[in-house]
Amino acid sequence: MAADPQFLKYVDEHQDDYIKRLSDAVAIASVSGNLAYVKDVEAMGEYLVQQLTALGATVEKRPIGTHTLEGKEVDLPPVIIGQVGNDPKKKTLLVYGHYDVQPALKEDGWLYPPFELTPDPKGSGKLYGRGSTDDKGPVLGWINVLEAHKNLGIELPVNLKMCFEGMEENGSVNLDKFIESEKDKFFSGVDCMCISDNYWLDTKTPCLTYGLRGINYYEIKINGPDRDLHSGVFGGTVHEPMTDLITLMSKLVTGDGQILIPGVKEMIAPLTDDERAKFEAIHFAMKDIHDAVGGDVTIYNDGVKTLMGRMRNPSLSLHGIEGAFSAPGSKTVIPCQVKGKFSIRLVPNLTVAGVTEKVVEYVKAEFAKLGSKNKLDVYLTHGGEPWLHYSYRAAHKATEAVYGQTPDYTREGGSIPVTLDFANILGLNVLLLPVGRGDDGAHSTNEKIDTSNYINGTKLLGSYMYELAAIAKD
Ligand SMILES: C[C@H](N)C(=O)N[C@@H](Cc1c[nH]cn1)C(=O)O
Ligand SMILES: [Zn+2]
Ligand SMILES: [Zn+2]
Repeated sequence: MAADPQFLKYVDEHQDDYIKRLSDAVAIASVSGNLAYVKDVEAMGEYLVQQLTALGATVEKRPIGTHTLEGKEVDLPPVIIGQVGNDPKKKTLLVYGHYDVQPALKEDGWLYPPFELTPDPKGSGKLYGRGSTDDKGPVLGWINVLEAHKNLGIELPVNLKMCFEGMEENGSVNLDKFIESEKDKFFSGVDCMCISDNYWLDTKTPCLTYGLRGINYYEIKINGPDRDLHSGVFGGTVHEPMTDLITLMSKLVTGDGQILIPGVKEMIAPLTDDERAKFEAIHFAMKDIHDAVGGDVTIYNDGVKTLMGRMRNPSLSLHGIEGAFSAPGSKTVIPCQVKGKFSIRLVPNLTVAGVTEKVVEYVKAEFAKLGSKNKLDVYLTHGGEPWLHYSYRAAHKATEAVYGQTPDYTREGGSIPVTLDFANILGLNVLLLPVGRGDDGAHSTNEKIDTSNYINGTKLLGSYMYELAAIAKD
């Protein structure tokens, strides 16, 4: 069933209102996992409550416990749940999104202030701002859909349940417990689920995503002297935590991306012919990735190898060092405690526990070889398993209707670990329906969403509801 034409027309006619809504949301700096932004994350949750309430949804803000941030116990951002419609004759669709964002500072290299949605002055339609594509634009896409239906006086073709969290960028702490506890309450009666929290592969081909890599995030902590030291006075006399840490971090991965932790590569599920064929069918040119990263810095020159590097192989990235001197200038200090941060993207059959066992064993063994008198701790901060699924009739039709194109079927290199919690705990068929493009720069400087993706994305989400309502239940 095609979407109601009035709905599609309404979306076209209200683009400016929708952009204003995105601008208001981007202005709330809802950076999770950082004490300085706790209030902003809370404000963003409240913004969603107000928007949904005004549109007639039944909304609740649910507390999900506390966590420790920079040594202080604070409330976790609440989960916002909402519902529109409760007609037993209709299917019930659950949508999930997150209202927190990654950190962003103008001085990181942003062209414009990251928390002010800024249209490209050259008129390309790009809307720059942190969270524009990850994940405020897609979340607001659903609110736009609701607003259009309410103002047109059209009933939704499905019952809609919504679940928005504020901790996705920091491990979705306690969301699994919340899903479990609400399994037979808020989440009961859900037929299927849609998550729009990833991206097309290129800039022109819509896609449906049938797989996600998981993620294990680790810290290596080295404790040495009990205070920072003058490197002139103490250099050459003590085991330096940074030296130990850099040595250990250099032993995790090679420059061409080979993971050096024994036993990890061996866990990868063997590649089948069918799987290879799916990668070969994807519309992808090396130029797409060169444009998305801003240069030819790819490990492979081959498209299929590059796709597999992103989607079906594990990768290990070094993210940063806490406690190390990183400001401009030439401070001559020996930091007393440093924490190295890295993550491993997981693919079938790498598990959170299996990989962690190998990582911890290896890092401890390498540290022992250093003969250092410093103290080592290596631990997982959060983990999420990989996921694969393939059954998307309604979204396929909706994509063809909105974009006039057959979607690619992709796997996402990024991770949305709660996908598995929803799929496993609730036994749901989960669809990943990206809204933004491959060059949106999520997590990066100058994150953006194209106006056409935001507006067509709103149409896509709405059209998906109509197609879903029309297909027979599985
Ligand atoms: C794909 C999704 N939009 C996303 O960005 N997920 C994050 C999840 C995460 C896990 N730890 C920190 N963030 C990602 O893939 O990095
Ligand atoms: Zn996201
Ligand atoms: Zn993200």
